[in-house]
Amino acid sequence: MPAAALLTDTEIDQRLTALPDWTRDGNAIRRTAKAADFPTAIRIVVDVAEQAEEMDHHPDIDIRWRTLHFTLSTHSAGGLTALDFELAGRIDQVVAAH
Ligand SMILES: C[C@H](O)[C@H](O)[C@H]1CNC2=NC(N)=NC(=O)C2=N1
Repeated sequence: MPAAALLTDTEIDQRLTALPDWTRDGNAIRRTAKAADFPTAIRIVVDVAEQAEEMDHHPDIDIRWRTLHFTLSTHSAGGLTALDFELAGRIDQVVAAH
């Protein structure tokens, strides 16, 4: 995969309008998802892991019982790139499927 370019603030704002569950926090975007129960939360994490491996782009995930906190940033670029928004969309699809 080619090196991802940092997005400008304007590009980030535009992309966030298409992802209403995500908010910006400095060099990252975040969303929280509440699953029906703990096993479902873990299944979401497993499915997100599959997407992350396919993209070779990985989220930070905080698991609190049935609540998941996802934080996305492109560490190698030092900020937000198109990869983070692609992964955010995939995470939304996984969450919606559970
Ligand atoms: C070698 C491999 O491509 C890199 O370590 C990848 C893996 N996953 C990654 N995930 C994220 N979020 N940021 C990165 O910079 C990153 N780098």
